[in-house]
Amino acid sequence: PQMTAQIGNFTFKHLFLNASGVYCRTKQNLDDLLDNQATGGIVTKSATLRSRKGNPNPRYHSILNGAGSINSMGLPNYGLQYYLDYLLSKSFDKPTILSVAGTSFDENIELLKQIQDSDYQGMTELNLSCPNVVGKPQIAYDFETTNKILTEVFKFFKKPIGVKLPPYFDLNHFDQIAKILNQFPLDHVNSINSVGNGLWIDIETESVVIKPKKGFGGIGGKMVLPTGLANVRALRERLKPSIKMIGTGGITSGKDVFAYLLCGADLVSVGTQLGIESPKIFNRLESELAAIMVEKGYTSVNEFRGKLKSLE
Ligand SMILES: C=Cc1c(C(=O)O)[nH]c(=O)[nH]c1=O
Repeated sequence: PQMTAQIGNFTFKHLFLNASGVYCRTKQNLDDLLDNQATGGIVTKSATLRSRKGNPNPRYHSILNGAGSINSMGLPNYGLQYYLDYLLSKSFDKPTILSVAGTSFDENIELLKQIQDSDYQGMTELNLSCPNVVGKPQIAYDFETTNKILTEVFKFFKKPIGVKLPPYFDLNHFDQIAKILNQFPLDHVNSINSVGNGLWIDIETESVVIKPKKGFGGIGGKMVLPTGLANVRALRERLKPSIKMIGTGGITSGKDVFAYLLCGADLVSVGTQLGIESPKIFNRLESELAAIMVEKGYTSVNEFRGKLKSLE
């Protein structure tokens, strides 16, 4: 069955990406992703202008035998130039997405100016949803600032760009963010980022399990699947068709991928479970999705993408 997608001028021959931040901080990670046959494209760890060590360890913890994860990495990355060097070091047979996350308005603008002025011709993703930079709010929960940043960006940025959003939980917030995003020539929206500022407790030690932020961190994995599905569905219904959707959050099986496609996702990205299973998870997800499609008599994802039924 045909399981491909198109974002702007980029054709994805497979539907699976890594979620930014997972399995993508080093050039080796990115090569490992590329080498996997079922990988549709690669996404870099969100880059800042200069390399960052990130928050102190322990800053990641698996929850309930892998049913979830909590992280407060603190944006550790090797800096924009490292990822630009990698992306300009060779030609790629799959689309690449360079993720950036400035810790200030000015840094976001400077990051994108450097990408605009570089020879990089791939896709860019502006991460507006990092929950773990101590003292910094998640930008995309501030609608006015989001509007201001995107207005400034599109004055000079002419290359393909999308945004990574945090989960929203209020229908009015879906209306508000969609109204803002629809004003801009965005190639894609990637939803969701981790569910910010969860807390996990070890009953034995009567303690939190990660060091930064007194144990508060972004939640990922299977337990955020209902939130991810809702955000993709709500945004798909509200965003103009030219803005494509990458569905992220809690994917562990072909059924989850099928559900995201029903909600309107063009592509999907996998975080927590990729960290557990490594890139070979994409082969498993692809064969599970293919089996579901065959069983249902679908020959292409286009036959059911976005066609989730309501009960009315
Ligand atoms: C870019 C920082 C992020 C981080 C982080 O580096 O702490 N963790 C997340 O779950 N999402 C992010 O967007």
